[in-house]
Amino acid sequence: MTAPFAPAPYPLARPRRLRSSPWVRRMVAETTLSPSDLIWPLIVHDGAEDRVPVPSMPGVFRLSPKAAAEAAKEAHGLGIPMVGLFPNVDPSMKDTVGTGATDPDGLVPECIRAIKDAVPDIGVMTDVALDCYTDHGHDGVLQDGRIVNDPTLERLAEQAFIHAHAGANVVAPSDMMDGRVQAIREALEANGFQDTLILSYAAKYASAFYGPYRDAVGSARQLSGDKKTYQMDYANTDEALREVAMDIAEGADMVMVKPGMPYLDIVRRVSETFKVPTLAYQVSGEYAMMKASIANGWLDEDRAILETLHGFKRAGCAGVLTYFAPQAARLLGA
Ligand SMILES: NCc1[nH]cc(CCC(=O)O)c1CC(=O)O
Ligand SMILES: [Mg+2]
Repeated sequence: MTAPFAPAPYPLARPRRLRSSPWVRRMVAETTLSPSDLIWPLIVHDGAEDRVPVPSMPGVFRLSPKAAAEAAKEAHGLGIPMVGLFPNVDPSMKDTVGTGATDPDGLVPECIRAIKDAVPDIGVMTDVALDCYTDHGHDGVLQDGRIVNDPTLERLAEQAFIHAHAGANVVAPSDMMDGRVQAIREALEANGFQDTLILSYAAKYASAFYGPYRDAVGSARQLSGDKKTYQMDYANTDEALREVAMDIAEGADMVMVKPGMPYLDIVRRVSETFKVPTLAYQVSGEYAMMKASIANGWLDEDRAILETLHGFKRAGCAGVLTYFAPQAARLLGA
């Protein structure tokens, strides 16, 4: 005997109908991923060789300015709109105030010029911070064991000006000093660079996932202590919204959340709250973690790359900085 309230023997609503073939899945997809969403971070160096492998980041190389220009050409051909520059300079060039950061003939200005000569139409972004140039590996000026905020601002403003002057389109302060967006914006305005974009690493967390990068740029050896007095505590979310609000008020055009995959909740809240282009950085440790699994045959490389990058779009990103950029662009049919 049937129960008085027996359910129908079939479901009336079947979400699986919308997944039943590739064409319908494609038609109803809520988000898309394309090469236009990708920014390729390039590690550059002042060494003699054109390409030196980074051991903790298989597939990533330290590039000479010439090789960086070739990489930018490749990126442009793949439809990648922008590359970022991250310098590894000879340790003998490093000092406590990061003098090398403001050398107009330094490695980064040289790379900017080489790229702009070779591929005028690609966006060039630079990292504004002192850590690659200081003998203590911190992003700011060190005095009596403390990273001092305001004296660092002048250094950063000068560094950003030098990058803009060399032809950078986007300057991206990654140091997390208070007030640096305003200091940079004022320096740019005062020197005729009102069209230079500022991409602020607004919500940058003190993270274990920067480890391989610090090997790549050669700041790991130097770094004394941690960066917790300036980078954010990963327990916090509301604080990220306050940081972003300040940077927008100070003149940032775009904001970044960093690291990426463990922080997509922050991306979601930032992009929904502020409606400004929100980028995220799939950082070196995320890359290394995936590459190690891939090398062991534990993850399917192509599928894992596209799935993680699509996750950034779903969370609300306008773009993603990723060492997988050229590979992903090829997978996307570029
Ligand atoms: N100015 C520092 C900077 N800019 C980009 C990264 C990390 C990028 C990565 O891990 O891929 C870092 C590291 C840090 O803050 O120690
Ligand atoms: Mg801030």
